[in-house]
Amino acid sequence: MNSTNQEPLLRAEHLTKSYGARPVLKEAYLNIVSGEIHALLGENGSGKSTLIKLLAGQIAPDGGYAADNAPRVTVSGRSEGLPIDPKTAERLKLGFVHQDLGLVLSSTVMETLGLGRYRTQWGRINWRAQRSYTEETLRRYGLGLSPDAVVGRLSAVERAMLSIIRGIESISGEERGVLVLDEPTAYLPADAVHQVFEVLRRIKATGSSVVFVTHRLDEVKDVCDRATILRSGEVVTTMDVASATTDDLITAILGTELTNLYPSEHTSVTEPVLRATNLSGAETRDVSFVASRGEILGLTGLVGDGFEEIIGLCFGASRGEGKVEVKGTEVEQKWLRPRRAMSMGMAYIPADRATSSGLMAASAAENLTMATLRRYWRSGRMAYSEEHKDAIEAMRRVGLRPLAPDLPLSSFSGGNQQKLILAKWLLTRPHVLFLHEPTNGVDVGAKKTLFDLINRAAQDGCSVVIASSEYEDLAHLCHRVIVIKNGAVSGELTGDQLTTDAITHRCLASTATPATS
Ligand SMILES: Nc1ncnc2c1ncn2[C@@H]1O[C@H](COP(=O)(O)OP(=O)(O)OP(=O)(O)O)[C@@H](O)[C@H]1O
Repeated sequence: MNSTNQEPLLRAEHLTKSYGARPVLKEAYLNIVSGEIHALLGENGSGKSTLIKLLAGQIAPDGGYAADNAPRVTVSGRSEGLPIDPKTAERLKLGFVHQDLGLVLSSTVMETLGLGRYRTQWGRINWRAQRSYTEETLRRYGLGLSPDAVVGRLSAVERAMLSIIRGIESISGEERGVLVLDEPTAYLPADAVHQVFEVLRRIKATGSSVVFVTHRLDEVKDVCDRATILRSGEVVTTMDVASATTDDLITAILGTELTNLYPSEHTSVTEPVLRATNLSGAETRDVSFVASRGEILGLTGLVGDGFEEIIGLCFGASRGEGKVEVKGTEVEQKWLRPRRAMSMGMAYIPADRATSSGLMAASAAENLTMATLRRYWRSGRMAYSEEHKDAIEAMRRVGLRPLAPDLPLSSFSGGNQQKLILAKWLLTRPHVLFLHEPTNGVDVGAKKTLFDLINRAAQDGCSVVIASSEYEDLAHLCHRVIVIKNGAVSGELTGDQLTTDAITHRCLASTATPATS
């Protein structure tokens, strides 16, 4: 595609935004031509979501600029000053899928797809027409949901797909539009990602365009035509993706080359710490394994094959059967609860930060010491200054940005939230640390920090168990990887056998073979 000579379908300019005294976007801009998939890239906290929220009218830009410097967005030649209201965004054919998906958990699928565009007859909602529209739309995207299903009961994947479908529908029609997706694939398995990409390519073929925020550079290479890169709130460059290597993209994002994404040395593994015996849950059966002191153990498979459930069973976050033993203390899984698991020295970070890992409204410092608060009780009183000091020290250790203990967790970017949540659990000095997809939504620089922290925890004697579908990360980070297929252990890779290709092959292989241990 020759994109450079075309008149932009969307032009956004003079995008400037501060939070308090801190500028987070500085004269940023975006030019999107017709029929392209355009990546918006940058480190965690570089301002991508802020830019998107400005375009959507969710937040207002800084004021006080002269008319020719005023923030504005122009789509198909129609220009509007920012902030715009949602109706104007819709009129301009701007559709959005926000990072938090923007769904109302108590509403139904039909209400979600209908909001703002209900079929009406004589001034009333025509529910029959609305239902058949919903059924037809769900069918068109291959999403087997009931129109009456409640959003809060849907799986993370179904919610993401629903939000994406709503965004696409909002720009459908005769005129060309722009669909803006803020990290839509962070919680999606590979097959769902391919489904989404197919839909994006269909949008592109109609002459409409897509702005796509992701931290996964393989996705950028796979589906995007051009990429605009933000660094500390400023646009540093726009690149043609086909002629850029992944390393070029990384260097543009970080402003420096990235050496050694993965820790160079593995810790030596010593005595067994965790023993899981015959664990069975909703998606798994008779899973047994051992994890040792200093070991980083991966659990993987295809999403839906059950590997994600196992660490929740070990921690008592899901119900099942079997036994879990940590350092000689054994518990029947059916009696295991998170509180008991914590007292046995286990820590668990689920994949979904927003709903399961941290308290978004609480401050960074409050989140950090939440699991270790008891340490600060002195004769019935809280030693607040000591708590604060430890929290700041922990934030420094993980390189939190900004180093602002009083800022609510929701105000930190995704990667920084993840660093903070990991720091919180490391403060409990766990014997076993369970991580589910620890690098979801995390930029490549923060990924390195997280890998270093995980490796350091193992060096300090922790046994780390990572449930993830990021095969390349597992191949580099883990001592050993167990592959789960159809809910059972299908094999184990270690030493020279432990490569990305071998994991992929094992996960896709149709016949299960017994584990080697
Ligand atoms: N409501 C807020 N109050 C204060 N600071 C905020 C608020 N919202 C965002 N920020 C800050 O603005 C900066 C930019 O955040 P933004 O969410 O736009 O980054 P991002 O590039 O989308 O990051 P990520 O890739 O992690 O999603 C961050 O440092 C963030 O902490």
